[in-house]
Amino acid sequence: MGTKKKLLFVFNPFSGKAQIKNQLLDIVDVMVKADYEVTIYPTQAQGDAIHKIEMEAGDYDLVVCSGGDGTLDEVVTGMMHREKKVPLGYIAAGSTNDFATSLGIPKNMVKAAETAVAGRAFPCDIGAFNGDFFVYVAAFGLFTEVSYKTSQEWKNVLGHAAYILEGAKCLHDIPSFLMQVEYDNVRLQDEFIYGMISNSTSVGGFKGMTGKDVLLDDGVFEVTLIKKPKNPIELNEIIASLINLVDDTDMIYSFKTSEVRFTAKNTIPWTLDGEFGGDHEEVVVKNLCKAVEIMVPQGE
Ligand SMILES: Nc1ncnc2c1ncn2[C@@H]1O[C@H](COP(=O)(O)OP(=O)(O)OP(=O)(O)O)[C@@H](O)[C@H]1O
Repeated sequence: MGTKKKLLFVFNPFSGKAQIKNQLLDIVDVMVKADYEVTIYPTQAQGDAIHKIEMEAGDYDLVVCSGGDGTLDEVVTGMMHREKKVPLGYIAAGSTNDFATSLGIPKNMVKAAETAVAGRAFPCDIGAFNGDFFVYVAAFGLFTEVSYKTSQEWKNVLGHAAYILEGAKCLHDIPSFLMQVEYDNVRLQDEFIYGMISNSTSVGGFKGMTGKDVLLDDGVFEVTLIKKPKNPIELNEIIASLINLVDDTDMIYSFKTSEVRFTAKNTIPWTLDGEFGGDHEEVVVKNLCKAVEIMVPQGE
């Protein structure tokens, strides 16, 4: 009768066109066959997963979550609120699966469930953002004007940035933010239309963000900052380098760092993992190296 391993399965029933509905039985079956006693919890509201994980994860050997970026963000945030962390499996169900792809987690939900129960625990870097947390991307500008929920657009963030810039009829249509940015021994001041701090191979594929350079457990983030174009030539230069994914313009800063501070005169809206992250005058982002263990396929 030995005591069985316990698994908490938290999922957003509405993520990605509610695709979990057709897969739930098979997913739970995989978990049970792996000898887990499974507790199933469909999230009941926004923010629910944070609380659930923070309060109850300690009662389990493994937490598995399913949903989009928003759900993963909430589950990781809840885990970060805990002293004792529990390994986390992720079954992506949203419209964008940048992060799951970065980790090599299968797109197929049942295969992802197999990875969750039989994979390898990978200690992954997590972002601290003022008092909050993010899993793979914090950003300001461009997107903050559009709905946070049209996550399709996060599929190719920089491609979408190019699209928005092309749609701007004149330079004044593009909101820009005067900011001081400090990292390592560098301090720069400039006017930016977009900024992104990321820990993922497929948010950018751009500049210093090439596949082989990006490691999710190296203690540093990739930072990309796009300067405000002062004339149509500069605008075209930015668009061209976003579309071609080449590092051939001084209109874009890109660097790696474990800590960066942004200071602005006015509050600026940010997004964390594609969800609204609040308005901030000052933002300090720190890389919390290997803070949460995420289950990835053996051999990844
Ligand atoms: N029962 C619920 N009712 C309303 N909102 C919920 C519920 N459960 C979770 N949410 C919220 O829905 C938001 C979106 O969730 P999630 O990111 O999982 O799905 P998605 O938007 O379909 O995915 P993606 O953004 O990757 O396309 C999250 O902020 C989450 O907190």
